[in-house]
Amino acid sequence: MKSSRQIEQAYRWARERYAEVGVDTEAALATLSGLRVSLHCWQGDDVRGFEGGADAPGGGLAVTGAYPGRARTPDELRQDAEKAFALIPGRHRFNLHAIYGEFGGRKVERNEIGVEHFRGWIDWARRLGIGLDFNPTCFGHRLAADGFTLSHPDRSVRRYWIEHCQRCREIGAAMGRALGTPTVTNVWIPDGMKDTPADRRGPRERLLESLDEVFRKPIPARYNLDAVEGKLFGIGAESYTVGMHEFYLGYAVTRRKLLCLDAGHYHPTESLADKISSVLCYVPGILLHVSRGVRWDSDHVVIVNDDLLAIAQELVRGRYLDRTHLGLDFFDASINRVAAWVIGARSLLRALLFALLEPWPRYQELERAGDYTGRLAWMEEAKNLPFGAVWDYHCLRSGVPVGAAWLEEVRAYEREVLSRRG
Ligand SMILES: C[C@H](O)[C@H](O)[C@@H](O)C(=O)CO
Ligand SMILES: [Mn+2]
Repeated sequence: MKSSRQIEQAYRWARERYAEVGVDTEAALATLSGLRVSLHCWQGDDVRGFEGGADAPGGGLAVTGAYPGRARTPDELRQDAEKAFALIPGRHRFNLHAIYGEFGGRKVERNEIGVEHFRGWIDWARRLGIGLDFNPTCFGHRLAADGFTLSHPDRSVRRYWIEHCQRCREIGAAMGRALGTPTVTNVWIPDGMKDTPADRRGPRERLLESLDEVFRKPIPARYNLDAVEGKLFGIGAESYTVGMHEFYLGYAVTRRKLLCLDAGHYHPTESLADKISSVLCYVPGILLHVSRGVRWDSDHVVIVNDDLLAIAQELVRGRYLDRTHLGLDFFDASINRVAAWVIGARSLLRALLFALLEPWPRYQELERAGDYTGRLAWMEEAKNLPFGAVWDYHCLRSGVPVGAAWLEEVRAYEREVLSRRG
């Protein structure tokens, strides 16, 4: 293992090397330190929540694996998240689903939840000095069992889910107000059909109407920001997804909402990165659900691969970081769940640092001059710059383990805490 002195020495050399190509490593680290990644609660317990009841999340979501030690209570989930936060450089956020309220063992209908069920989460976030994000849970419920919620043909079922989403916005606003940082409340619904529908129009028009009802009440942006998330398909909704990308793109553009782009929600050959500069011509901002689909929307843990680097590069080269809310979205129950958070968050931050450290203004100059040979040559040579030394230094300076040293901490936590869970 490298000593602090060696890490600092390597950084000083890397800083000079980057300066030679016009990159200010201190400026890149300052930008990185200001970024917040929203850690999704549902990685900690396989999307089960605390309502009691269902084992599988429903809504076409599938969690595979049986790794021991999942969080079973809000306190366990908070404890696990704190462990993860301690191993990730920077100050981040936590993203809750509505089913993670503290209901005191009582059956609370989703259209009756309120901020009182999230007081424990707000107090915890305040103690940690972090913000919270929020999501209605429109799946894993008797009134979602036939595959429709906000677009349901039955008005009373639609009303139930409208009320649920309205309450979620209020809860999001209360969180944002209490914590002094706006909550992003993201609406995703599973509505769709396994086989070819006879009527594609009806459900979409009903969804549009329901969403307008959900968002009818104005809420100040300093407390709550609304986001909408589309999807290509889900299990059981292979032939038709009511809230597909085009539907929500139009909705976000016309209603000035954040558009949530989930990296697992497109055809595998489509590039999410390429969508960023397109949609940001029209929508005020985006929420990114950083995920990793393997052959389908499999929600694998995020790693630094070409897709992730391309997303980070687009955010940096397009100067979009201030219009982007960063969130993770995956659920892997086949590995240690705390490690999954740490790997995903560190990978996203590493990709962003890589992008921040590229001499991209030079690429853009070469491109403007029509020198595509030079652009390609520089893009390739930049891959050899001493990025790792800067990342290690960032971890050291942020007070988190350098390199794989964090894994030892997770293993100790597994021995002392997770393995004792029944
Ligand atoms: C559990 C989340 O709401 C969910 O992952 C959603 O964001 C999604 O991506 C559904 O496929
Ligand atoms: Mn998502």
